Amino acid sequence: MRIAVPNKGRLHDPTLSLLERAGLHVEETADRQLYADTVDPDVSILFARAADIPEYVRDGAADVGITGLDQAAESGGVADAASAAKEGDLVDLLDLGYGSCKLVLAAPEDGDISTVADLAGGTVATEFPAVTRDYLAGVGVDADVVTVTGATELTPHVDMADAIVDITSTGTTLKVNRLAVIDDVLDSSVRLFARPDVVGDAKVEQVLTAFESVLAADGRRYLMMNAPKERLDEVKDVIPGLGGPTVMNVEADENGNGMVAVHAVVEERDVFATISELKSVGATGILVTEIERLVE
Ligand SMILES: Nc1ncnc2c1ncn2[C@@H]1O[C@H](COP(=O)(O)OP(=O)(O)OP(=O)(O)O)[C@@H](O)[C@H]1O
Ligand SMILES: O=P(O)(O)OC[C@H]1O[C@H](OP(=O)(O)OP(=O)(O)O)[C@H](O)[C@@H]1O
Ligand SMILES: [Mg+2]
Repeated sequence: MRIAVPNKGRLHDPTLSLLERAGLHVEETADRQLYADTVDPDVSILFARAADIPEYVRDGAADVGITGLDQAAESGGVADAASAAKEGDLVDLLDLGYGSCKLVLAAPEDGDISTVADLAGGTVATEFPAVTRDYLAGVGVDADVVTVTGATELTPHVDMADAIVDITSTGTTLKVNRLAVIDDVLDSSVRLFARPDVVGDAKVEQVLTAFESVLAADGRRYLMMNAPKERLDEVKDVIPGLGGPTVMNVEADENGNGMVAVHAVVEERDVFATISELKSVGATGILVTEIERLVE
């Protein structure tokens, strides 16, 4: 199986970290190399531009791909994992949680365009012409779409366009270019995409599970402690564990009192409060560790 991965840009490093954490170590390669092997002999990597990845997956050059939803939507249809995919669709298998941004319609702050309806008969510049045409058709506004390949924010100020559809995340670029958001067009983040014909394949499922296990481990910690046996119920009440804690008998303490070792997965945000509560019910030797992966 081949996974298409961004070869450069902001999505490259987080994607390689995700593969690493998922246990799919990518073998060292020289910069810009097209292909790489992973520790799994059945999984290889194809490096491509984020914008080209959807096409590589549709065409079969790769089986699954990791890129922004904005790029997948621009290249054609996207179906979510639960709904039936049409011929040529990509299936959005998993939200990987990074690369969050929005495609928005924006126009000069003190210009004539303050609603999408004001754009009728006007021009919109964008790097996302297909998404923009779909959006305009959806809101029933007839406007021309001009495709640019960068510096989209400049076009309204040089009379190339009345408005733009572009990526925003912090909003800084729009502000610097004196553009105001008129409407949201698409919420995007990085996803794992597959062709419909490979969904359910054993290897694809294995990779999906590995990525899910990384996401499940994020924001959680593993707690280990010793506790007096007779206070176990109190300890259990304190731990908001995942399906209840694991309890093991350990040797009695120096006074002959029965002790148990208790292990549990807890939300990171609960760790601080949980530790004081655990101490107050007699827990000792409390350890908090990170979790690499968690298969639920
Ligand atoms: N400012 C941003 N914040 C969050 N995600 C973004 C932002 N800009 C782009 N993205 C996401 O990253 C994807 C890739 O962006 P892009 O193709 O512009 O590459 P890049 O990382 O900016 O590198 P380069 O432009 O140098 O090729 C976009 O399709 C989008 O999903
Ligand atoms: O809302 P903000 O946080 O300002 O982010 C939005 C900007 O980020 C992206 O540009 P990028 O930095 O990738 O530069 P690029 O145009 O060279 O791709 C995008 O094209 C916007 O211009
Ligand atoms: Mg960019």
